[in-house]
Amino acid sequence: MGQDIAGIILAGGRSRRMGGGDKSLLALGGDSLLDHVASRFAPQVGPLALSANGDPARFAGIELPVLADVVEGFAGPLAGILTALEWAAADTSCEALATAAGDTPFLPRDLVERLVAAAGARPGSIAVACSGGKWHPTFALWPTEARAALRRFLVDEDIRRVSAFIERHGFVEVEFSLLKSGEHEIDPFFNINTPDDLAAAERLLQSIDP
Ligand SMILES: Nc1nc2c(ncn2[C@@H]2O[C@H](COP(=O)(O)OP(=O)(O)OP(=O)(O)O)[C@@H](O)[C@H]2O)c(=O)[nH]1
Repeated sequence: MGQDIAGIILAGGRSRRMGGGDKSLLALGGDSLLDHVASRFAPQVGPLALSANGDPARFAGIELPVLADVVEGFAGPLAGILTALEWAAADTSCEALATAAGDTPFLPRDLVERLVAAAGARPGSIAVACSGGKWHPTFALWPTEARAALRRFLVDEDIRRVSAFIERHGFVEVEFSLLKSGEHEIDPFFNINTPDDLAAAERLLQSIDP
């Protein structure tokens, strides 16, 4: 599925709320967070890479190409997205890139399929995932032709907000349902920012296979 769509897992942040380091390498249920994300996301795309700053050796156990941000200084997820769009255009034959954050272990298994369908109805636009009426701008489908405009936005204008670029470019929203777990509802875009979030994800993992 999605062989003509390139994919990137964003794992280049500083994880300050987690106390630093690489939160995507933290263990969840015996595997790394990144393993959880990759096992859901990899089957949905063709060429897949990991977006990460710093020494790629720490991801040596992960069999993915590691792309260092083309913009220095931890410019945020938009820097990873720009890097990945330039990689997709230069090194793959894909005309679109799907993005996923490496701290979101329960991401939808039909994420890319639904983003592609929505983008098809509005060619050239960015398809962005939502749940519960809230945007998840790091979960989106981006046309590679947006890369020049994104470079100008991030480098020349120095604007870092992902949602600001999506709004400027033009977008279509794709709403994803909350997952049921007994009496509870779980957001498939629940992401791990703090040690408490990680503990909550451990509990969710015991109770559901969302
Ligand atoms: N490539 C790249 N990815 C980033 C960067 N900053 C954040 N990300 C990724 O974007 C996603 C959302 O990041 P956040 O959780 O908001 O930021 P974070 O730096 O990881 O964590 P905090 O420092 O606690 O805010 C995560 O998957 C991060 O790894 C960056 O500068 N470059």
